Amino acid sequence: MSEDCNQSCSSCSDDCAERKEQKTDFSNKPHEMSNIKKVIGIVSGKGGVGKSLVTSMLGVTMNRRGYHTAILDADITGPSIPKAFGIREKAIGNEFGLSPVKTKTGIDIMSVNLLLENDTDPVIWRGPIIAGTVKQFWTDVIWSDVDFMFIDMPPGTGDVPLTVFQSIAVDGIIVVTSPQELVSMIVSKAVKMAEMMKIPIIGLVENMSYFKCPDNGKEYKIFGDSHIEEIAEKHNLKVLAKLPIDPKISAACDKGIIELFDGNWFDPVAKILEKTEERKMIKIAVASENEMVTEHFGHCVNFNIFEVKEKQIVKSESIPNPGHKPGFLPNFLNDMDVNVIISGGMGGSAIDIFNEKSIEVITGASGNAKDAVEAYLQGTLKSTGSVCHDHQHHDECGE
Ligand SMILES: Nc1ncnc2c1ncn2[C@@H]1O[C@H](COP(=O)(O)OP(=O)(O)OP(=O)(O)O)[C@@H](O)[C@H]1O
Repeated sequence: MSEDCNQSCSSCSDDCAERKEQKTDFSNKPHEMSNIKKVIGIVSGKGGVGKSLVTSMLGVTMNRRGYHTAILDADITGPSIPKAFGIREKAIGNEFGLSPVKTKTGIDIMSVNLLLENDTDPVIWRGPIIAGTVKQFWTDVIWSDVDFMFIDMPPGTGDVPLTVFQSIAVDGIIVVTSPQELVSMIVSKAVKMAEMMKIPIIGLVENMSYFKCPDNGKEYKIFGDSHIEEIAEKHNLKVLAKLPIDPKISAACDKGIIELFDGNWFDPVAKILEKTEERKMIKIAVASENEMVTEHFGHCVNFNIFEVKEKQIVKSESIPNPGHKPGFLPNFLNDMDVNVIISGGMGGSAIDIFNEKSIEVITGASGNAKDAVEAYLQGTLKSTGSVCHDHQHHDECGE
């Protein structure tokens, strides 16, 4: 069970043993030559809020982190994924099935626009045909060795997305909203739909959240103040990301170069997705004095780094503390892709930086570093939340 367990299985994506609600047993199996580890559906309450953009950027983010990523464009009547990636070629098939088209950086894509002779032809199909096409994208396309598949769902929470959810085994959904929508109602509808389908909601992404003026660096709320945090809290959901309105982003979509977007808005989402990936390797750093957990994070002698797969330590190494300047160590450990940090004490500022980066912090640990990691993996090492503000280090344990 996750430490943050709120007993609401419908809004949690952990596949823990205590799960009360079982996922729906989907009858459609993917193509027998497909191998897909995680499927994430991206939904929105209505069209035009940036669902396709968020799907594309999530795909790019996970691909950049070394995962083999795929995008299934289920937005049949408004397919915008191939354009954002600058794909002009058509998908080809053989006697076994259809193959997705690869983007320049290796993301596998399937979209109705890759099958239509003329991609400006409108698709004026009725709901059952649309849902049937999406089902075929699942059953007839060969998705080889995919770590993360993102599905750009048909807009809304009506019949079409519901039918799609019934035909594809989705592991979790991300809801995209924008501040000017009737966010509260839309999130409620998405939560209801997810509950009906027994699919966990991973969290909310607010698109067009603000505009950052390039001249003075100030953030302007073009669509008024956001209420996303309160709404998320009401439904026990996480706000995963807030994406600004950025002309560079829309230009990248229009030019077909979304793979070149510059920004780290989706890194916290990526970390959450990585945590839910069953065979994911996690990295735990223990602030140490040789083999023992140190009292003082910033002044530790070395970090014992443990790589863990399926709750087993598969690799360990010790790296010397590179030194501490304000803000340096949390960024250093983040760059090493550390997911959890264990220490005796830590300064409040370091804890804040780790929290911002979605790195779990365990303080109050002591004894042998490896034993502390084993205890963490058994779920018996709990953080005391101990913040270091005493002694000669002042807030330096912060780093
Ligand atoms: N944060 C943003 N900054 C700049 N442009 C954006 C942003 N979000 C979306 N856009 C632009 O708005 C347009 C609509 O976005 P997108 O196609 O992703 O919406 P959608 O929700 O998928 O729409 P539909 O449901 O109708 O397919 C696109 O041209 C996109 O480039």
